[in-house]
Amino acid sequence: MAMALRRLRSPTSSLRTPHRLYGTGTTHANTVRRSEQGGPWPGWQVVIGIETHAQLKSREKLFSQTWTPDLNSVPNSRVAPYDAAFPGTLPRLNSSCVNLAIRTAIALQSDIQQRSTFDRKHYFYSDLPAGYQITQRYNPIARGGRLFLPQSNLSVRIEQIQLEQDTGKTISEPRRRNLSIDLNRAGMGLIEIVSKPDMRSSEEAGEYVRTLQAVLRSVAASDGNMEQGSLRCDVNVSVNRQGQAPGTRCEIKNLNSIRFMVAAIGSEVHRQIDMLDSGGFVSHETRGFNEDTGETFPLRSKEEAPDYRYMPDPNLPPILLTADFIASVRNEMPALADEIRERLTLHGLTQQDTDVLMAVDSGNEVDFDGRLNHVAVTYFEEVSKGRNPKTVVNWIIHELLGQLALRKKPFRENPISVEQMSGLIDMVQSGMVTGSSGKLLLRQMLDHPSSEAPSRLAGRLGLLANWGDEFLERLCSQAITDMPEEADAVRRGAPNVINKLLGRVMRSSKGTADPQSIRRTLQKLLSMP
Ligand SMILES: Nc1ncnc2c1ncn2[C@@H]1O[C@H](COP(=O)(O)OP(=O)(O)OP(=O)(O)O)[C@@H](O)[C@H]1O
Ligand SMILES: [Mg+2]
Ligand SMILES: [Mg+2]
Repeated sequence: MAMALRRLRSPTSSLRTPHRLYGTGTTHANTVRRSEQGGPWPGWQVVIGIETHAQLKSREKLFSQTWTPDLNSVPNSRVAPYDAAFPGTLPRLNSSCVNLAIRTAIALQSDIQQRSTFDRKHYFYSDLPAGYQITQRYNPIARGGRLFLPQSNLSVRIEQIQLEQDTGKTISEPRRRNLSIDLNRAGMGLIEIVSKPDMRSSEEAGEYVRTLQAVLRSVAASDGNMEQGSLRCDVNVSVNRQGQAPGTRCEIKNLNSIRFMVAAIGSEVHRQIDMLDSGGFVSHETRGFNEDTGETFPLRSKEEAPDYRYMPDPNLPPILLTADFIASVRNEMPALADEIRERLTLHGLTQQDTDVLMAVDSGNEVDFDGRLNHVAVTYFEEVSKGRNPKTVVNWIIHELLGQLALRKKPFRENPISVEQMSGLIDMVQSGMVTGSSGKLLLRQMLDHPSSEAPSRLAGRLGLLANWGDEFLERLCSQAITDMPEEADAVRRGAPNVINKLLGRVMRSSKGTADPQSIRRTLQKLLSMP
């Protein structure tokens, strides 16, 4: 059902600041990590825990059969009566969202719960038409788990993974004192991944989000796009003097880039340390981050925290998962980032080449059918079939990616097919064209996309290396060896059969050798007059 864009008077000029219950956390250093060798705040320990909301890459919403919006959707064009909380409408769980949550849980080594339930979390805001959000605070779909951060050498523990609904969007126009509501996002499936407070620096927090992003993409659970809002983080920060108990946490809401998250943590740590140094105390509060000043600011204190009046959702039965079902999801999962990395290492690629290939176009969307987002990895693996992987990766990384970047094109718009790239590399390797002609051909193919074989293009552009007699002789002798009967026939006086041999040499030269020269060479080798 499409609804006209509703205009509501702004009930408040403050920033949208949803939810959150107060909870105390325990802190455990679980491994020796780099940041422990002394950090920017000597004498202080910084403790960070992150709540990540990831939009599930599902065609339909979590509880209605409406299609999820894309970036071009007209506001309020993807709204079912249920999403707008029309009386009498009921939720129906979308199994593909459950599937994607399970995939994420498997990738994070979480313990998938065979029974999980939905709660209503009440709060009142204009883009939440029902007055409550359906979530899984008490019996989440998965508990525990961990995410290993290679650079920090740290394994961050996961508290839980829960399914929940996204809210609509409020577009504020303070000058006109208007709030516009777009319900396209209302009811989309989210997973909230709650980490334990295991991080000790903004660098670790940054690596955590980057790594989580890669995991979500590699299991095709989410686009994980922070700029577009499909991945959003709330960061909890506390400080304590070394050796003392953890301090009071403040939660910084809705950070939508890793850069801002790192800045927000820095500013927040400074603020808390200043406060404690000057004899004050940190009060538990929810804060926002001002991107212009680079500072955090209070949104609401613990006392003002809403009472969410959690209650089990009476319209939704528990999710019951059999062990067989969980195993079947596991079996159909695409390769995890770690597995791809391992495979590429087996091809003999360096860590750096691997990183570059895996990062290509990572900002792009994952497919609904769960295909991997590692487009450049797939391309590399196709082209390197039967070829030297090192040569292929050099062509892809240094030439192809370099030239695409110059043209400001993402890899997805690469017009050179696997066959064309393979042909080009073969020509350079066999000496049919020189390395620099090969690069020229590549640029030509990028600027004038077509399905023309690179060998033809090279012929057309006069880029073929000078065909020495020796090389042509080699191809001709090979044809004679491969076609002994035809060769004999020519020798015994059937001159026209030479055309068959000629055809063979044309093919093996990929159409680039000159037919007259081939004929002459064949005649010489077959001792014809
Ligand atoms: N002392 C602490 N310092 C920093 N982070 C902490 C500390 N204690 C707990 N945390 C982190 O705070 C986060 C709490 O998230 P959780 O979703 O459980 O509760 P919440 O923020 O109260 O609820 P809501 O989901 O409604 O926001 C976790 O990521 C946890 O690791
Ligand atoms: Mg929170
Ligand atoms: Mg939370």
